[in-house]
Amino acid sequence: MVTIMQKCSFSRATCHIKLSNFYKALEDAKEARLRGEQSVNLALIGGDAAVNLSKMEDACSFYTMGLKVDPTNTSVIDRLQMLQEMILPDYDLEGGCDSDQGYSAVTLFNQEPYPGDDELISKEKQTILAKFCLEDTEPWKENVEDAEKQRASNIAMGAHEFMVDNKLEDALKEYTLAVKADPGNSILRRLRAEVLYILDDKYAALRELWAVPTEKKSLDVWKFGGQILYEINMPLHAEVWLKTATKMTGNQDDAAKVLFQKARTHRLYSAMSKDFPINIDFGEHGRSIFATKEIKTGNEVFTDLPMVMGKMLDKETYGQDICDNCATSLMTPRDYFGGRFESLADDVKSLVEEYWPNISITTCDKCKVTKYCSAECQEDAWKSHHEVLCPARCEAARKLHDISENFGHGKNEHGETVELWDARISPMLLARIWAGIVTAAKEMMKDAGVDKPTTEHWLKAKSPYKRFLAFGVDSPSKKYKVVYNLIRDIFTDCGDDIQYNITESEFNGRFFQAECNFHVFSAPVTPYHRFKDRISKLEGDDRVKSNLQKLKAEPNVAPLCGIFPLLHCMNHSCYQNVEVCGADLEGYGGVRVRAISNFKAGDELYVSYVDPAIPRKLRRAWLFRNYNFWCRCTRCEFEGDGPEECTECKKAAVGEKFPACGQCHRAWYCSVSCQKVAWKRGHKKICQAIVTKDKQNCQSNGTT
Ligand SMILES: C[S@@+](CC[C@H](N)C(=O)[O-])C[C@H]1O[C@@H](n2cnc3c(N)ncnc32)[C@H](O)[C@@H]1O
Repeated sequence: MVTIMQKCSFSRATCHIKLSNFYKALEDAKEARLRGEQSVNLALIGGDAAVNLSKMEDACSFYTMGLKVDPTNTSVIDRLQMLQEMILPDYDLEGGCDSDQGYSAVTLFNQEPYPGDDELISKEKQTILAKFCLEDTEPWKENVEDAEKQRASNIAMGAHEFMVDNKLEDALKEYTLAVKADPGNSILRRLRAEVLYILDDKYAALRELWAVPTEKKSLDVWKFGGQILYEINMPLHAEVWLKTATKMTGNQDDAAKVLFQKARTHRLYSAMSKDFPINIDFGEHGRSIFATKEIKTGNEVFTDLPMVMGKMLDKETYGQDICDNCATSLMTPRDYFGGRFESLADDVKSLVEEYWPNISITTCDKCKVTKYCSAECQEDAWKSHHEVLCPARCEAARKLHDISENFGHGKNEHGETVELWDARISPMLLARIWAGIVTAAKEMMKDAGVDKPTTEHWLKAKSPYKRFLAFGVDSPSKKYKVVYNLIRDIFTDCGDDIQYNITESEFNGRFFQAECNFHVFSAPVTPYHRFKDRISKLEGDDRVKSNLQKLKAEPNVAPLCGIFPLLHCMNHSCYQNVEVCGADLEGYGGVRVRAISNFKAGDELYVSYVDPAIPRKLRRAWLFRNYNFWCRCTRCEFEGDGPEECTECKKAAVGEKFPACGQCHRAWYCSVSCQKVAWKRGHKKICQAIVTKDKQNCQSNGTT
C-alpha cells in the first residue's frame, strides 16, 4: 500500500511540474521523500521544482539524493553542475550576507496556542459537527479478513490507474469500493479523500480523514486534513491538525509549518482586513499584505489606527502638542508663529485670532501636564493608559515622562545629566504597551468579580501583542538601564493593589517588537490647515488675500510613532509600491495607505523601511542590522554597490573602474552588452523611478 501512496505523490508531482506548478510539485516531491522514496526521477522532479522557485538549498538536497542513488547518472551530474554555476555568483553577489543563507521566514514563528483557544476550538468543533455531517461515510472498522484487505488493495490499484488516466469519477467509484471492503485502512481513506478533493468536494474529503481514529492518523492524514480545514475556513482545527503534523516530523516539515501559519494568519487578520481590498497571508517573508483586486495608482488601499502610539524623539518638532489620546494636533497660533506672533501686524493678528480654530485643550487634572483635545479624550486616555502612566501618580512615571520630554536625557545613578535613551521612538510608547496590558487585565478581573487578575486574564491581556515579530541584537535592558528600571518600577504598583513584574527579557522583547514594527505618522490636518482653509474661502477681501501671502510656510508637523494592527504586516521593498500618509480617521490620528503603482489581484504591497535614496550597500546593511534580512527587491537586484563590479555580470574591475549608468548613476557595467541585458531585465524600471524621484527631490529642495 505504501507503494501506492508513493506513486500518488510522485505522479502528482510529475503532473505539477508539467503544469509549471512548482510549489505543489516541490511539496509532493518532499512528501514522497519523507515517506522514504529515494530515486533519480524524484531527485530530478524535486530539484527542478526547487530551482524554479529559487530554493537552492532544496534543489541541492534533491540532486544530492539523486547522486547517492546513482552516482553515474549524467542528468543528476549536469543539474548539480548547473546549480553550482547558479549559486556561486549569487554568493559572491551577497558578499557579507552569509548568515542569511537558508533564510526561512517560517522559523521566526511558533505554534504556541493563544489564550482562550481551547474554548474557540470546541466552538469550532460544534460548527464542524453540525455542518459537515461527519458520520456520513463508511464507519471505521478494523477487524477485516486478510482476503478482504487484499481485495481492497487490488481495487485500489485499479483506482490508481484511473487516476493516472485522469478518470477521476471512475477512480472515486473504485476507491469507494476499496474503502467499503477495508474500512479500517487509513491509506485508502486518504486516497479516497484525495480524489474527492480534486473533484472539489472538500467536505466529503474531510469526512474521510475525520473518520480515521486519532491514533491511526498518519502524517499525511494530519497534513492533508489540516490543509482542507484551512481551505474550508476552520482555522483553529487546521492549526491543531498541522501542529500535530509538524510534531510528527520533529519540526522538519516546512510545508506543514507554512500551512499552519497561513491558517493562523487567516484567523488573526481576516476580520480586520475584510473591509479593504487586501488579504493578509503568510508568504515567503512571513505575514504579508496582498491586493485582492485591481487597484489603480493614487487610490486608497486601507486605513489603520494605532494600537499604541507615542512621539518620535525629534527635536525639531517635539515642542508641538498633540492630544495624548487621539493624536489630533493642538497647534496654537503661538506654536505656528513662534516668537513672531506678538510682533505680527495688527490686521494679521486679528485675522488669526478670528479664524484660528478654537480647540478646547484640556489638561490632566492630576499631573497638569498631559494635554487632550476634549474631555472625552481625557477620560478615554485615563482608562486606557494614563491612570498608570500619569506623571503625578509616582516618581518613576514622572521621571519617565521627563526623559521623554528631554529627548532621552535625564539623570543617571550618579546624578549626572546624560543621554539615557537614544532610540527614535519615545519610551512612552513602550510603557503604553504594558499600560494596555494592565488595563485589559484589570477590566477582565472586574468583569469576573475577583480582586486580582487570574493567569488567564494576564495571558488574554497580553495576547494582542503576541503577533508582533521581535528582532534585535543587543540588550536594551542593559543599554537603557535607567529607563528599564523606571518602567519596571511604574508597573510594580499598577494601582488596585496589582503588580506586574517586567523582567529584563520581557523588556527586551517588547523593545524589539516596537523597533521592528513601528511606523511613523502624523496628523495631516492641523489647526493651521483648518485656519488656512477658512480664510481661503473669504473671497474678495483684499486684506485677507494680501495677508495670506505672509502665511505661506507649512508648519512642521510633529511625527508620531505607532504600532498598527494591519500595517505591521507590510513587508519592505526599496522599490515600494504604496505610501503611508497620516490620516484623520473619524477624529483619531491614523494612517491611510495609498497605491503608488497599479496593482492586480495577488500583488504584494510593499513599503520601504529605509530611505531608498541611500546607497544600496548601506540600505541593505541597515535592514539586516535592524530587521534581520538582506533585501533582494527589484531595486537591490538592478542597482550596484560601486564601479568595482559589473552590476549585471558581477565581473570585478581590474585597473580602470566600470562606468555608471548615465541616467541614475546607481549601476555600473563592464560592457554595453551587459548594460543592454540589465536594461531589458529590469534596470529600466528602477532607473526611471530613481531619476523621477531625484527630480522631485531637486524641485522640493529648490536645486536643479
Ligand atoms: C514589520 S515586520 C513585517 C511583517 C512580517 N512579515 C510579519 O510576519 O510580522 C518586519 C519583518 O518582516 C520580515 N521582512 C519584511 N520585509 C522583508 C523582505 N523584503 N525580505 C525578507 N524579510 C522581510 C523581516 O523578518 C522583518 O523583520
